[in-house]
Amino acid sequence: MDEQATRELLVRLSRSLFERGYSVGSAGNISVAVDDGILMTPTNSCLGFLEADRISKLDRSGRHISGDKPSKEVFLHQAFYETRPGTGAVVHLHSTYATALSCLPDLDANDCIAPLTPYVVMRVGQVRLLPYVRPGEPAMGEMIRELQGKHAAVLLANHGPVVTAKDLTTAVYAAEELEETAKLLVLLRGQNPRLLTQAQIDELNTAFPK
Ligand SMILES: O=C(O)[C@@H](O)C(=O)COP(=O)(O)O
Ligand SMILES: [Zn+2]
Repeated sequence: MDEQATRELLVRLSRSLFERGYSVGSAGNISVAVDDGILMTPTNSCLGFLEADRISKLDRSGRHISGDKPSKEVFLHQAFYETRPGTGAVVHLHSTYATALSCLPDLDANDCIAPLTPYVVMRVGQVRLLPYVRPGEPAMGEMIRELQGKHAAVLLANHGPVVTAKDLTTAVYAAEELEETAKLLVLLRGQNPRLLTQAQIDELNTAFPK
């Protein structure tokens, strides 16, 4: 896909997320890799009203080269591209149920979106909870680097989810799946739901490698 088509896809998918309530106001940010760098939503922009020719462009080292000023979460996005080879897009949202979970005190930090269904295992995988840091802090990038590329998705405590994938459409679908699973987990809280077993998870990961 050429850069112009990628810009237009970013506008369309971002608008779709906004219109279905996955983001509100100017919350969230999305980036996508192109041949010579990374396209990123501008800081303080609304995902519902992006303009293709104003999208920020960074070079591979994270330097702003064109378009509006990029999201303050450059460090976070950059850390995923650098540590997970094959990452083609990064989606950060403040989607309601995932963010609600991110505020709870008793989450399993190693596996904070429990494996309720096959699809969340296939699309998202094991999600690590990262401690709260102020949005835009370089420390967030350092925490993601410390994961050494082992997780495609993380949940930022008291903030929201970040999901990566090989391309933009796949990353958006995965972010939606993470949110739907978070919703199920909130609905099922206190009811001791049956989770997929490790053997079932291993079988899925073999049959449907990410
Ligand atoms: O929560 C925040 O402030 C950021 O993580 C965010 O979601 C929006 O920031 P910008 O992308 O800089 O608008
Ligand atoms: Zn945010």
